[in-house]
Amino acid sequence: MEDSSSPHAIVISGMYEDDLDNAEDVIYTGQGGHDLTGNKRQIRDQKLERGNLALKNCVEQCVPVRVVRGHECASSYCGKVYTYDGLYKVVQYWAEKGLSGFTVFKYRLRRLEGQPLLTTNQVQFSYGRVPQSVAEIRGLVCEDISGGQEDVPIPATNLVDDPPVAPSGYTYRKSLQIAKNVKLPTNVSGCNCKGTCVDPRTCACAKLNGSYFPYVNCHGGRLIEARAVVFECGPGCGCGPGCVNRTSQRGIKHRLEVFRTPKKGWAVRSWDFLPAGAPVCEYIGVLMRTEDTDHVCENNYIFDIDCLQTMRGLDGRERRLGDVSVPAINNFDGDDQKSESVPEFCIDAGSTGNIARFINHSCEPNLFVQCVLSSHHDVKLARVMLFAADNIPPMQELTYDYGYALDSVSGPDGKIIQMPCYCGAADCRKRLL
Ligand SMILES: C[S@@+](CC[C@H](N)C(=O)[O-])C[C@H]1O[C@@H](n2cnc3c(N)ncnc32)[C@H](O)[C@@H]1O
Repeated sequence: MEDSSSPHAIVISGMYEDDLDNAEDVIYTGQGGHDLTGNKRQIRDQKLERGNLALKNCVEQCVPVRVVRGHECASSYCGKVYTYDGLYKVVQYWAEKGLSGFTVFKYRLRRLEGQPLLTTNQVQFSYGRVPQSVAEIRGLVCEDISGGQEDVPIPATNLVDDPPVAPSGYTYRKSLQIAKNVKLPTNVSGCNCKGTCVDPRTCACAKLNGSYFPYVNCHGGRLIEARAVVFECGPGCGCGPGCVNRTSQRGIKHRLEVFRTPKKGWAVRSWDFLPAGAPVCEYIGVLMRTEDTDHVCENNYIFDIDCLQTMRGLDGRERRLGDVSVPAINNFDGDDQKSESVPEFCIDAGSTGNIARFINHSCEPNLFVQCVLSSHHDVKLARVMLFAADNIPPMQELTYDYGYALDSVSGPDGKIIQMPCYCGAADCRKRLL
């Protein structure tokens, strides 16, 4: 047993030679007399005081204790990762001579019924699987699909096909290509701040966000909450590139990998832990008029720029739409009916695009789409950013909700196209289209 500061919480982490941990039933050794710095063995008798006395009182007063388990984890800074495993009743206690011949207090703990299933023996760590160098990458088919364009190389792996193939049929591009018949609005004048914007009451861009900055300046910037649209500082602003209100403009900063899946084609995961709100990437391709994409039914890489739709498709976010302050700006009126119509512009990543084109759909996604405006304020031409919706452990597939309306796409023969969804989520709606 490790020392516990609270009498009602104990930590089991295999440090005491006399412990016996059978998950639901535990024989737990009291504290004290343990060689913490040396060979971790019992070197003195324990006394019925402090935590030991508290646990005895738990038996007599029928007070359950919280049990936390420590799991060995080489990549954790302390060598352990801890899980909370629920409430246990302290059924019995006694004193006996332990394995090293010293008196130890023993407590029999039994997990209380009616709690969520105990999954402690299924704990596993993905950190160990993260390759530390190119040489360690299994199934490597391309060292960097961006060909050096991104700050961080993006390897592609394929452990599915035989022979393994690399992603092909497109050209990697890290910034939007604008179709000839699309004219971007002129740049807005922006804020007058210098260096980095700090005062949301005076920064003109922060004012558009309701007089606050949408990002916090931590780990390279994190979005505080999803909004209908985020106003960032842009080319017309007085602040510099380090301004927190330019967080989505810094390109890919995490170690991402494109990997082959058995049923969904290519997919994307991160070798780095992604904290909730971290920017992952922008959706890059050709910015074009939707009416020019008549080949839509064969093109799986088209992203319609529709800020309201991106809000609606995401778990629970539509409910927050009412709370989102949307300033009066060009072409944005929050009108439901208007957003039902086909958006005027889209991003086609079919023939040219960045890593976003490989990110799959999930009915329980860990990323969300955020429309961002920086150089102009026309929401129909907003930039499309993907942010982490949760704290995402390394090596977990990154996904967002495509938000497709079922039965909305028909093929050249007029027949509705249906596509199965293989996201594997518990509440999967089973169809992508
Ligand atoms: C934008 S692409 C994503 C990358 C794609 N997997 C690839 O190999 O290039 C969209 C296409 O991926 C596939 N896809 C994405 N999410 C899927 C899912 N949850 N279930 C089945 N297929 C999926 C579908 O073929 C879809 O049309």
